[in-house]
Amino acid sequence: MNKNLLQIKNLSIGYGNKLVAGNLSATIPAGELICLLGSNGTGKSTLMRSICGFQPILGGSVLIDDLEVNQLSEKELSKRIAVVLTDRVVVPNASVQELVGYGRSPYTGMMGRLNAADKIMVSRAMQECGIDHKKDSLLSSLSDGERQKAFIAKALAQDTPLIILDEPTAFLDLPARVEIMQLLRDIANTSQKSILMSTHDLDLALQLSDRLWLLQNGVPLITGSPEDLLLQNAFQRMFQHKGIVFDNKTGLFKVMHDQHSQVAVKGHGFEYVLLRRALSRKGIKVIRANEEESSWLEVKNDSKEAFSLFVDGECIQTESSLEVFVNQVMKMQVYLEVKSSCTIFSE
Ligand SMILES: Nc1ncnc2c1ncn2[C@@H]1O[C@H](COP(=O)(O)OP(=O)(O)OP(=O)(O)O)[C@@H](O)[C@H]1O
Repeated sequence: MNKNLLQIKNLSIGYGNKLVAGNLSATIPAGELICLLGSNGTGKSTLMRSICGFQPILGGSVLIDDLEVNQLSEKELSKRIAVVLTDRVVVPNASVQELVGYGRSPYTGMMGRLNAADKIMVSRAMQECGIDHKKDSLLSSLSDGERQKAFIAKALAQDTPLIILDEPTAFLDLPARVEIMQLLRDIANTSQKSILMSTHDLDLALQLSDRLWLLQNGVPLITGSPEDLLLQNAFQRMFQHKGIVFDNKTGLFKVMHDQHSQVAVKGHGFEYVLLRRALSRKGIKVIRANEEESSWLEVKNDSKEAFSLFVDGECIQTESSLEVFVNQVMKMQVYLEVKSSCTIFSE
């Protein structure tokens, strides 16, 4: 039985009289990676700060180990929750090792001196995060990805059952985002620590997290496994926005294009899909060519010059470059005008 480490009950968050979100209830069991998703301004950072006890809550409760967070002293809290927030003051003149050492401060005395056991934990945390080779480097000299690893190592050295991170993958390129998410995934798997992180990387969250929290304006917090939320069509509703649709089957967003004309195409396969996508971007809808068609585009998957243009039954052009081909089609105006414009979604 997986005991809940953290519980939020009917929580309201905000600033003074300003309610940012209310009616929030959720639990965090041990050893899970949980991603908090939501559009800009829905209150993800506010929620994380409220859970950490960094700002007063407006109503409800936050319990860690069955204890009210706002009843715990700073020291008691720092032994239970390690926090990596984007707006925390950075210490540019500290080395990686010094920063990770600060993670031990809830356990060290007034002077903050690390004993042998602390030093082993610092060293192990840096190794686990793959940042030990930079231990003597100043934080100011690190890349964004390395700095993020150093802060995660600090949180690890703090040795808390819960780690909270606000957008740890912001500003990172795709490989670094994947690396950080996998690192957090491994920490949750191997150390049984729970991790709550906010992110806008829906695709990675769907693949790597155990559970998602979806925060939306004026709606109770939705929580569940990625698969259950896909089954419930939760993302479609969450990201309902003009011009965007979420495809449940692929986990990808599709962008809406206005279509003003159409063209008949013969063929199939990957080349066909790419041709349809390139034409769609130019406002041309692809329809399947039937036998009576006099002018059409054709895709031959096994040919080097895969794209052909037929006018009045005759092939007048073949091309290997899709870009050149589409530009040619645009110039030839062989596509048929559609009477009323329509919209379709990209693939
Ligand atoms: N210190 C503050 N005082 C008053 N209102 C604030 C304060 N900080 C944030 N807000 C407001 O609270 C709301 C939620 O902000 P928050 O930063 O929590 O959203 P978010 O979901 O984390 O956004 P993003 O995805 O853009 O980071 C916003 O309307 C914001 O303007």
